[in-house]
Amino acid sequence: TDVASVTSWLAPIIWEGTFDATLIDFIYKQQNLSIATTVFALGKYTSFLKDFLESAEQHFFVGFRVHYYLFTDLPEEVPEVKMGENHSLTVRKVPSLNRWQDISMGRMEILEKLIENELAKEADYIFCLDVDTKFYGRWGVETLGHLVGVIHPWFFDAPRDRLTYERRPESQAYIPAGEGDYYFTGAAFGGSLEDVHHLTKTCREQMNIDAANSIEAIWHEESHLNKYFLYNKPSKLLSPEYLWRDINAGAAQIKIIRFSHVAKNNADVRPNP
Ligand SMILES: CC(=O)N[C@H]1[C@@H](OP(=O)(O)OP(=O)(O)OC[C@H]2O[C@@H](n3ccc(=O)[nH]c3=O)[C@H](O)[C@@H]2O)O[C@H](CO)[C@H](O)[C@@H]1O
Ligand SMILES: [Mn+2]
Repeated sequence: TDVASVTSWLAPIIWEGTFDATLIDFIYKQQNLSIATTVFALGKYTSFLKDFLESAEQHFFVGFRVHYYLFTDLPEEVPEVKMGENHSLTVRKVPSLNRWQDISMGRMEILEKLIENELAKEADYIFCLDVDTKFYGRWGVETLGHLVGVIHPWFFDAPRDRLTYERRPESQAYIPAGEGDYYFTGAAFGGSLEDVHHLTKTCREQMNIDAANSIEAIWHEESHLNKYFLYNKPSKLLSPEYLWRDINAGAAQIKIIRFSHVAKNNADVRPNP
């Protein structure tokens, strides 16, 4: 009774206690699904890879087919991490960029092209994750759906007027006051290839229009993602258990931390302020 487990448009919100892991594993096992998972590590963010990959191998779709696509400008710095059964990793070199905002936003176009050009016969679902993170608990088939958003850990219990949507009408990410349901994180989202292709393509196009108009949304691609989710409702929401703010921070509603941002000093790791 302390959290909602369904949205006003009847999409489930996944919390501990809303699913039976043994039962859904059994059901999904018979489908032989493959999950593409993307992660970007440019510049000093390669230092997050070891913990990210090692912890993912302990908790992320264990026993199911997972193919990680890792995009980096420094392939030589990718650590050797032993992959579990049916898990594999492909490293792709991408150009370095001078602004962290461009790295973060640029992910949308790279994902759009990856899905378009390569994944059709390769995967059934895709998840796109930040690298400055670590897994601490199960992330499994309970998260699969056509279009999946994760509620931002800073705003899950905030009133609507506190959600940090883009408020300037000049931006394509604009959401008027009084609108919006949830505030979603840009650090984790996923779904079917078709739905995530449409999401990444739309966000990329909207960001291009903004760039042509010399405006950058307040929270970059995350603002565009929130605009997208307002008009293309996610079919499933993941609670902040699936992206917490820091393993050391607590909240009464959070019974288990499955995946969390790690504490980082932005000035140490980003190429620009
Ligand atoms: C707590 C907070 O305020 N979070 C916001 C901040 O997230 P973050 O502080 O989590 O952004 P971030 O620095 O993790 O960047 C996003 C991702 O881009 C990649 N990357 C970024 C920089 C770099 O030099 N190399 C690299 O590989 C990497 O995969 C990283 O995980 O910014 C995002 C993008 O606007 C969102 O708005 C988040 O809500
Ligand atoms: Mn991050």
